[in-house]
Amino acid sequence: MLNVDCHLTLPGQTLSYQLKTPEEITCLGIKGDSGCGKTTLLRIIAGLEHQAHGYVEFAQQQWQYTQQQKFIHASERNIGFVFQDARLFAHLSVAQNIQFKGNKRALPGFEFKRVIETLDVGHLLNRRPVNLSGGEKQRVAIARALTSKPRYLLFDEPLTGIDHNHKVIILDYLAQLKYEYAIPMIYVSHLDDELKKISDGTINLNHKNNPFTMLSNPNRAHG
Ligand SMILES: Nc1ncnc2c1ncn2[C@@H]1O[C@H](COP(=O)(O)OP(=O)(O)OP(=O)(O)O)[C@@H](O)[C@H]1O
Repeated sequence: MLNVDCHLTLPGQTLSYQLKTPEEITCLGIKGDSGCGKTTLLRIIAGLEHQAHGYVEFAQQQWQYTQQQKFIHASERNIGFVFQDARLFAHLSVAQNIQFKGNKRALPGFEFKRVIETLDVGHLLNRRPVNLSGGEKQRVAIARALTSKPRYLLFDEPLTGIDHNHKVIILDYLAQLKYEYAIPMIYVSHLDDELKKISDGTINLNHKNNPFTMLSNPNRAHG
């Protein structure tokens, strides 16, 4: 599912990743201590870290191979990315943020109406991000990622700041997308109950030599 052998030199430190996980994983969970490099790994996979050197393959797509001067641009990777902080466009309304890519014909499971209802953002469509709470912003960010016709999804602690009731509904929906449409996903969280619900296996980035652990998942029977 994920095959990464690369490093990135940042001011004061070098982050190195050597990870290989089984192909049959549809949703890979990632956890690890704060600052261990989870967000940076997602950014490398998404093609947002141009200084990263090495090899990156995700869901059988070879996206980077520095030795062969191969680097697929972020915009060609068809990834829906939900960042830890929503990163909405401040000058656009919620509706414009969600429809930013102007997609008319959504993929099955990702229909605009369904996404809007499930994320419960219909009543927010005319507002600007400055007039949203943190949890509302995050729900809009998830809606935007899901309606962008993604072939792959990367989630970086996407439910941060979202209240319990919405969390349960959103996690159910994401799990359903995974089971019904087999969308390859990576889900970063420090919460085991979220990872159990959504992931087929989890990497602990702190454990360099034993990175992959299967978590029991009560919903696997649907898969
Ligand atoms: N642009 C940058 N310049 C310099 N250092 C950076 C940059 N981005 C990240 N880092 C450093 O790289 C390391 C990994 O950061 P990263 O954000 O990937 O960690 P994380 O595991 O996602 O943390 P958290 O769980 O707190 O979000 C940290 O030490 C961080 O300070």
